[in-house]
Amino acid sequence: MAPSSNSSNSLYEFVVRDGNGVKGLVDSGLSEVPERYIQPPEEQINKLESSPCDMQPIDLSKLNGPEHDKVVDEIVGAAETLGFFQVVNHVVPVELLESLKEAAHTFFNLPPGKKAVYRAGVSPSPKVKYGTSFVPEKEKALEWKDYISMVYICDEDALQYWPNQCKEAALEYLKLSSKLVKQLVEILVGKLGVELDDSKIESLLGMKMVNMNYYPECPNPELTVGVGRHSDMGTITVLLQDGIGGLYVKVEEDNDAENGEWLEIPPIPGALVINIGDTLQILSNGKYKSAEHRVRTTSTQSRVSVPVFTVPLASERIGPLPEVVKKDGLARYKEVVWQDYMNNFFGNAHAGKKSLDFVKINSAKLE
Ligand SMILES: O=C(O)CCC(=O)C(=O)O
Ligand SMILES: [Fe+2]
Repeated sequence: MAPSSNSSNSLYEFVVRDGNGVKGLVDSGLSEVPERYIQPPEEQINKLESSPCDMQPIDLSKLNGPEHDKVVDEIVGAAETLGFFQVVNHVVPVELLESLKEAAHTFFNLPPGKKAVYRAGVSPSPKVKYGTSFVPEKEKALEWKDYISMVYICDEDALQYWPNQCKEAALEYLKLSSKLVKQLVEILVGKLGVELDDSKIESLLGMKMVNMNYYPECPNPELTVGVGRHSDMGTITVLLQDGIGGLYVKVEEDNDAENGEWLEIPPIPGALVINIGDTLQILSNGKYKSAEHRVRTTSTQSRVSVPVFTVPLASERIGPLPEVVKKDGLARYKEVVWQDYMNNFFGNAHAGKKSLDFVKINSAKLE
């Protein structure tokens, strides 16, 4: 039953606690967004104030030919500037991308009770979690998004606990994306002039998680956000978006991180979106940019996206690589045990690139 009164408490209980999600709210019939979803004006997304990102997708098949160095430069250049780029001719078959989008719709179209069994605390596995918004208990305004997240332990675990509607596609995608991430990280770390042995790389890429995000159609997209401004905490995120659009990235300005322009990452059939996360910004001592991004909703159609997050092992100590600090003459971030960084990340609502403040040194001087 949808909340009968308009009280914020009953809405919260219906959407968050009982696991109906935003989808349940929309399905109960809704002509305008409830108060609890209205963002403060500075967080609302005005479509007219951004332009499409015109960066051409990077053709990864060319890494194996005479244009190898040029492609490496394109990857490094994008990581140093926007922190976002798209890739085509990658390892993930286009048919698998189509199956993933379908699987996401199939899962979120299940009756609420079938999804709610995966809520935190009742889910058959602590590695599988269905939820809504980001950290609802910390947010003044909730995000217009439901999600299921699946942390990879091993194939048997995935096939036993991940939802039937999406487990095969999600597992295959996670494995292929992991190859892509490793290849990109090796290129980016290599260009820092650092050689990391295989076990160090494996620890930096030690935890992998695939999410399916579902943004139901929204009666007032101009008042809400699908996902608020944030950066991802990991090394590199591989993201599949569908054809709806609405993913925006902020262009960092050297002296004014607060006021950069927003670019929309246009959907390109068959492409994957790649974005640099906080881990790589820290490791590179700020050379690679963890991209601030956010998602707008639309009034006409639901949107799905499927990110694969790759983050260091919880026990790993993460800080700027010593060779880079030596070259730069100073460390811009302090070293942190990755579990502490994650606790801070998931303990706060999305707030742009604030997550990096946790490790920043001399924050006044840096963006
Ligand atoms: O839906 C999208 O396009 C992006 C989602 C996102 O930024 C995230 O899940 O971290
Ligand atoms: Fe993100």
